[in-house]
Amino acid sequence: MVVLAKGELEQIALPAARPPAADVRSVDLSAPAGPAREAAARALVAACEEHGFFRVTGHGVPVELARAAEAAAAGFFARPQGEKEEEAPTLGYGSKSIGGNGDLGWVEYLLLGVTPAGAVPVASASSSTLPCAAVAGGYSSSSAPTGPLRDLLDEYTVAVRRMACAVLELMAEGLGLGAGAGALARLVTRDDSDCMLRVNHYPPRPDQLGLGAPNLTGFGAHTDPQVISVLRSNGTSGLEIALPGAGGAWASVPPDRDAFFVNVGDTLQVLTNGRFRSVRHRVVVNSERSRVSMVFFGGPPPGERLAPLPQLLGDGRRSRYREFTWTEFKASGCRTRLGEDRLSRFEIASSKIRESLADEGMAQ
Ligand SMILES: C=C1C[C@]23C[C@@]1(O)CC[C@H]2[C@@]12CC[C@H](O)[C@@](C)(C(=O)O1)[C@H]2[C@@H]3C(=O)O
Ligand SMILES: O=C(O)CCC(=O)C(=O)O
Ligand SMILES: [Fe+2]
Repeated sequence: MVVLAKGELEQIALPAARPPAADVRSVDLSAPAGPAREAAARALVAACEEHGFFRVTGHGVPVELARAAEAAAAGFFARPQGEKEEEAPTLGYGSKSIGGNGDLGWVEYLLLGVTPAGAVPVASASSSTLPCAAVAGGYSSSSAPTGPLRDLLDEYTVAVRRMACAVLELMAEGLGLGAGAGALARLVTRDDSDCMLRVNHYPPRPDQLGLGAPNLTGFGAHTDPQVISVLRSNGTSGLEIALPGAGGAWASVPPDRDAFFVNVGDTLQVLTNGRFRSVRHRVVVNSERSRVSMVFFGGPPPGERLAPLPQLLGDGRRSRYREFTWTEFKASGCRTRLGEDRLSRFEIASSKIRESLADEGMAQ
């Protein structure tokens, strides 16, 4: 990967302190119907309420498939920089720059839209704004990458999307959604659902930094905008989650090559009227080993109207969020820096306050 300029290093340097290990709950997706499945559904709901994050075992995704896709991606990242950059339009290759608003990390990645035809790049050639370009441009299958890497990523995506649906079905059971139980999974399985696959490669901290150098941000603190994200890694540490409570102290996620990790996204926080927590997370670069992660983002169709599910409004029957479409949320999110709170402008309380400030001529 390209070396860091001094200003870039200053932006991504982190204090050397290592956080404690997170107590991550596990959910067994293969629990048989009956008391074991009910217990798994309860554990899932508790994890989404507490951390917005959990580990999935019994997931049904063949380990060999995940490892083969990961090895093919690692092979791609090992290629010369020029060759990788040539693949920006076909594989959504990007390095160091995350999104289009100046965020940097010690990371290179592939970012692909998921369509019924498989994983395809987004119409725009600009890799740093790929998911945001999808708002305007849609996905292009004409420049779809071909070859073994693309085939493995496609196969992997199909398996992980199936697993994401199984997670959402178990979640719906745990939430007692009854007749509406299929609604959550349907959001990410329609032909036009806005799902993505991201493969991240975090090389070890570069030698140029020398001994006693600061830690480096691989992927800065953020929440994922979608419904859920399903992540696996090659077993190298680095992922950290913010713990609930004031201050949001960081805790590191013990790596597990054979399990998957699920993040509650902003959209699921809205659908549950804030009962589930969209987890803030980040990646800190490991100083010795490369980390490779593959993340499936399950997002809704563009025109989907998003608001708390009526069954989850709670006793007051008051929604904490105004209704919006996924297109609207994504367009607004694409204008934000990575670490910003993208939901605040959709919260009813804060927009009411803004309205009254505006009425009084005090708005900024
Ligand atoms: C700074 C940004 C990068 C991001 C789009 C955004 O404007 C804000 C959300 C970011 C994020 C985080 C989760 C996923 O990695 C991602 C693909 C997504 O959907 O939202 C990224 C976006 C990106 O890398 O472009
Ligand atoms: O690479 C990881 O482990 C996490 C990456 C991430 O949070 C993201 O791609 O949104
Ligand atoms: Fe993320």
